[in-house]
Amino acid sequence: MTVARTEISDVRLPPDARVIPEWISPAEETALAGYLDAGEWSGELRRRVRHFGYRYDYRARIATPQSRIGPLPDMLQRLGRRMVEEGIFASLPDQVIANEYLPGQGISAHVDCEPCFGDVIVSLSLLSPCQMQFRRVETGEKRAVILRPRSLLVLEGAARHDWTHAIPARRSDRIDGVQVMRGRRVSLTFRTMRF
Ligand SMILES: O=C(O)CCC(=O)C(=O)O
Ligand SMILES: [Fe+2]
Repeated sequence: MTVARTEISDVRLPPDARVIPEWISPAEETALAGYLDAGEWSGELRRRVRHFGYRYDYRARIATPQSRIGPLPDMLQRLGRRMVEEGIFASLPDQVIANEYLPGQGISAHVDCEPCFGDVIVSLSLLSPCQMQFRRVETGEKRAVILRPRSLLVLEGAARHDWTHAIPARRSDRIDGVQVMRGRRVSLTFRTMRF
């Protein structure tokens, strides 16, 4: 018996995921990237990261009350408040990770820690586009979408719990039928701690 390979069909999100384009202005994007670059990026992974609110332990794959760093910086707090005002989060996000992806870098397939983080995961994209791939754990079904700068990706329900998400570690993506070289991308992922 031959098993049909599931093809990635572009511009398709898993159920319970949505993208809000141009959620911030280009000026806000520049200010956020400037703020992140003015602080210290951590080199603990292949890609650089910055943690806010609570530190996430990549080896143990958890964030705990003991890992508290402090309140979110004002700039991130303001964005979190806006997400609550817009009904994206029911309560203020209190944990944020900034990820930096240079061309060739990605993030392997994962479901964000279920015991640690609440039911809504939001990723704000800055600077340059890249593809995100989704895979339904139960069936292997694949979907993919291009995350554009200044857009917000909201994962909840099935998209948050039943599908993995990943960014392939490569140097270009096919966008609107054209192969586009990647630039530096920075993302900010907002979460609520589950305790
Ligand atoms: O870079 C992104 O948009 C996603 C980051 C992510 O999946 C995570 O931090 O858990
Ligand atoms: Fe994630």
